Amino acid sequence: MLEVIDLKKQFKHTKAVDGVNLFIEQGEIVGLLGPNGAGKSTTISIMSSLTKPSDGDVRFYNESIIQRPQQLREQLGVVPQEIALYLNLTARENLLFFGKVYRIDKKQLEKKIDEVLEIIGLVEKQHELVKTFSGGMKRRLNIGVALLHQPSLVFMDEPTVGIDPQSRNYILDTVKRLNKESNTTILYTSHYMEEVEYLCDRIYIMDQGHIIAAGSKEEIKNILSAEQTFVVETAADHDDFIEKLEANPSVRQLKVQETTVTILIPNEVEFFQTIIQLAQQTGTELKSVQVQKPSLEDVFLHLTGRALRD
Ligand SMILES: Nc1ncnc2c1ncn2[C@@H]1O[C@H](COP(=O)(O)OP(=O)(O)OP(=O)(O)O)[C@@H](O)[C@H]1O
Repeated sequence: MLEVIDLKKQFKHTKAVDGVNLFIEQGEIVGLLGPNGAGKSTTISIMSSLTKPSDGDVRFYNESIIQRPQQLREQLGVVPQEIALYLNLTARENLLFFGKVYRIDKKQLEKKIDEVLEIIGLVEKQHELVKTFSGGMKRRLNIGVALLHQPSLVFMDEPTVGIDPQSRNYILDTVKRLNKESNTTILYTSHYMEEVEYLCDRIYIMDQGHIIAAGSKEEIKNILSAEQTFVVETAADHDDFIEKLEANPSVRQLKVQETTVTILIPNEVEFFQTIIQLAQQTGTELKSVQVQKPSLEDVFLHLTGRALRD
């Protein structure tokens, strides 16, 4: 659907985007994850034809957005990071205003506004002034504005910044519903690992203008390690259980801390059953067995040597 080819953007002394390649398939929710200043907003701004790149191309169904912005823009929706609403108008009046800006036919517009209000959960508040809205409600309306002209691809630039956890969850679920029910393709940027992990099929991690990792959640986590970590908690010390674990050829590393045993096992090995069997053989009572997967946060730390929220 959309392909970004060797995209570059230089602002005076800053290489904001430095050779970015990515693609988005129809129907996906793709995550673009990176710390502040990574180049996410600049990339979105170029993809939506609002900023010209220094080099490279963005192709939407094989047509250049850079060369033909007018024709392709109407199929794209942008939810900007900054809230762009009229505070002294009601929610419905805002949608009417932006609908007119998009030149949506008057009759169609009223119907479309009803649909959008439903999607963003503001039907009941539609006649209230936006200045009385909470941060989360403003963010939802900000998303609604981008959906009015029924774009097939929507770029969302950190749409949950600065809102409470409950509103945040509402927005995440709205994004999921929009994708499932209206088959809208979404590029979602965030510096919150857990949002991207919850929403996205595929993820690009960006830092200092570069894509530093790309793939499905699992693929990205596998960058970190070809191993899985089992954490086994026993009711009491059990030397014979530990000895049997140590003797097992699949065990790469084993660490004992009081009644907790941490074991590293190659990813491809199904080890859960083995732990249960060895416990039974040695009369060991197990309190819990957990598989610890590396988090995307760990991957970012591994790739850059810095925490994501630096
Ligand atoms: N108009 C501009 N002029 C000069 N430098 C800019 C401009 N826009 C962005 N930059 C710089 O480019 C780099 C990337 O910024 P960008 O806003 O794309 O990052 P981001 O990942 O979206 O971060 P944030 O989450 O803070 O928005 C930063 O160093 C920023 O200061």
